[in-house]
Amino acid sequence: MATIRFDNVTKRYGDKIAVDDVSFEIGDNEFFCLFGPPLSGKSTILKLILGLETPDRGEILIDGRPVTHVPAPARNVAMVFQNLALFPHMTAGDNVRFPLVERKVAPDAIARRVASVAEKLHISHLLHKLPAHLSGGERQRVAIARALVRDPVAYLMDDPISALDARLREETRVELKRIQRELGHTLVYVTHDQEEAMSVADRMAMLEHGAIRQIDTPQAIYDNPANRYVAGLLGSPQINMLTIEAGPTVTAAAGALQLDPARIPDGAVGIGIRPEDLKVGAESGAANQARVFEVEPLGGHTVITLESGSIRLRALMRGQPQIRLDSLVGLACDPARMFYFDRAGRALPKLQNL
Ligand SMILES: Nc1ncnc2c1ncn2[C@@H]1O[C@H](COP(=O)(O)OP(=O)(O)OP(=O)(O)O)[C@@H](O)[C@H]1O
Repeated sequence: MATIRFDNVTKRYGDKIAVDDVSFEIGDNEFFCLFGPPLSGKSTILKLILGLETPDRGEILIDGRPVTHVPAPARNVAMVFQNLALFPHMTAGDNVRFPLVERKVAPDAIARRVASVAEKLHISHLLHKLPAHLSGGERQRVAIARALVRDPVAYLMDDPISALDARLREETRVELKRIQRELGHTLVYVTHDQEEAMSVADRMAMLEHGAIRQIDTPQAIYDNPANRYVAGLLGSPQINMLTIEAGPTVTAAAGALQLDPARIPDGAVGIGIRPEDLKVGAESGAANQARVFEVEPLGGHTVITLESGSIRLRALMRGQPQIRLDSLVGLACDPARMFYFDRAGRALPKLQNL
């Protein structure tokens, strides 16, 4: 259990900046997610915490103690790679024991630690069984127990469940979140899956080119992205981005929506509309019209792709609305639900805050 702090940490490889003047503090027992596209610096940050890399500038502190030049073993931070799968020929108990046996921990210490973790994860009664005799959920708890059996100050996980199939991934992330809360350990988690990041993280850091663009709770980032880049990282389907065109009579967002100029913040050149906020109306002769390009029914909701002039927009609707391909429909969006961005891509205050 520990806090982890970066003060203005920079790490270069040759002339490439992998981590760019990064500062953050991860709280004790926090589930903290690093999120960003490939090569944005996530793994390098994990390596810096672990002590496998040394920063060129800045300081790293664990529990308030500077560790920038402390070697990896002395930091007692555990790394869990993509290995939440069990050895099929070993019992659940042997699987959980394995990381400690590998580290040549004394047998009585192993027994104590395995018993304690097994009790916390409610798997004590399963330890004598082979993985083939466990249910899917039980197997995941055993696999997580094996990942957590060491007793480090913090765990780092690099995309630990990406190799699992979609259904198992969903189940496992629920288990992981619950177990992390019950065990109360600091967990730094890397994932490429935005839904996974949003579902597990207490807070998340949004990375671009090695720099942190925003840190907050997933909901706060979704509701109030600091900039255009971050707005585009979260949400599926992705947020609709439109440019504002100020004409002599109307102000429009890329020709798709007519806007009331009085309600656009000064300096706004772009608008973001989440698909769930774009309302698709009945076929209409109204000004805000678009053609239905594609309809994707997904069970509980439907994704509608619309074409307006040269741009495509996506709307997310509940259920299975009766919308015909190629028909003309009306578009609407509550101005208070729109995001406005300036020329540099920074978010401007939302309408209700003006
Ligand atoms: N050992 C290395 N030598 C040279 N360049 C490196 C090394 N490790 C990382 N980099 C560079 O640093 C940048 C950040 O890489 P990093 O692996 O941290 O990104 P990432 O977000 O973890 O990527 P991914 O999602 O693909 O794992 C990249 O430009 C990468 O090419």
